[in-house]
Amino acid sequence: MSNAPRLIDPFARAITYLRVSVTDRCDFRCVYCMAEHMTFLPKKELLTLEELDRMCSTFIGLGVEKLRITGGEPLVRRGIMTFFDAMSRHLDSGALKELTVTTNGSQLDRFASDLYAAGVRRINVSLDTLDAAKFQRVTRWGRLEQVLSGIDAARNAGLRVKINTVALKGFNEDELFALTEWCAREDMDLTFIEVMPMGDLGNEDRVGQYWSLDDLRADLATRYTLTDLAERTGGPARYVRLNETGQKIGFITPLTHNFCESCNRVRMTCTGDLFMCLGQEDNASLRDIMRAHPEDDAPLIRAIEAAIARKPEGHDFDYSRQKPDGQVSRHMSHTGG
Ligand SMILES: Nc1nc2c(ncn2[C@@H]2O[C@H](COP(=O)(O)OP(=O)(O)OP(=O)(O)O)[C@@H](O)[C@H]2O)c(=O)[nH]1
Ligand SMILES: C[S@@+](CC[C@H](N)C(=O)[O-])C[C@H]1O[C@@H](n2cnc3c(N)ncnc32)[C@H](O)[C@@H]1O
Ligand code: SF4
Ligand code: SF4
Repeated sequence: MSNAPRLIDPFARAITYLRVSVTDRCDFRCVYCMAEHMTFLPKKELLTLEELDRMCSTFIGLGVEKLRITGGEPLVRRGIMTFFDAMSRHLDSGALKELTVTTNGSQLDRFASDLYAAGVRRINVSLDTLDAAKFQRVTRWGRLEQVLSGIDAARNAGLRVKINTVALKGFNEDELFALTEWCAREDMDLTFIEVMPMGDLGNEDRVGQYWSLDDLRADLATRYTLTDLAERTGGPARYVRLNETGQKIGFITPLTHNFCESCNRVRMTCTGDLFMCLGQEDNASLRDIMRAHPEDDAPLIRAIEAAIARKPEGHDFDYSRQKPDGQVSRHMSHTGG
């Protein structure tokens, strides 16, 4: 049984998609996402697994149909499979249509079968290069081999894998066709993401590393015939089919083609802060309200509804100046992308 959406924002958009960051920690330090030396939150600040369950279940009761678990790296949170198992009851009841995860892939060898058993069917794995040395450079602490092995484990467990690649000028421009051909061969969807100006990363050159997906698309069109597809997955990606290989390529273009008019999502951090927009700072703290009313969800529901009533129309990212305006000071790992 599915719930009618009860969360409607001021622009008449129904909020049916919740992205939950279950930890701010990560075993990688991707250069566009984190500084090398990060200070992470003390454990007592985090929602417990039971609190995450209560929070997500409340959103599902309010019409959320899609739950994406992210982080930091979601699969490094201790005991996280207990939470996935708990969420599977909402899949069984039909209230939740999709339970999914965005991961760097490092822990999939260990967890792929458990994810499948909990009802996860599609996962997104972030991978920016197929070159081991470059992989280490961009993730600082990651090993390509471990991620490729994790992807194999996921596919063997029956999970459909989509690869997410952040388009980085001067870094993976030369691998456009290698990545595309690898995904075609392995029958995996591929989505490119424009790098967004989030978090203070010291000397990272935001403007210099920005590779517009309009340019990337033009490069793809030198080798393939592209057909625009109308389909949507409930996420922000727009898709094309490459006629020669039949594969689907997604583009997430918050900068060049804003997709905010059809936004259906909000994000919750591991401390229970609800961000109404990835590209804005406004948030509502739900944790303390929930903790103050252990037996009664009504105050939490009122707080969620009040937060949705202030959801903005869109973000203010802008690369057209040397220092991007709309720079959001929190790191991407805080809200999980
Ligand atoms: N600006 C903006 N970027 C987003 C939004 N949602 C996702 N992204 C970006 O897209 C990246 C990939 O998102 P994923 O977690 O893989 O999810 P997705 O591609 O939306 O996947 P589906 O839900 O399956 O379509 C995120 O890390 C963000 O960088 C959004 O609402 N606004
Ligand atoms: C923050 S990570 C969290 C989940 C997991 N650790 C992973 O890497 O998939 C989610 C996504 O955000 C993307 N991301 C991180 N920083 C970004 C930035 N500044 N601009 C665009 N995408 C970014 C990553 O590439 C990844 O696909
Ligand atoms: S993008 Fe994902 S894997 Fe990379 S540092 Fe951020 S949270 Fe970790
Ligand atoms: S930038 Fe904000 S309004 Fe636009 S799609 Fe993302 S979350 Fe929605």
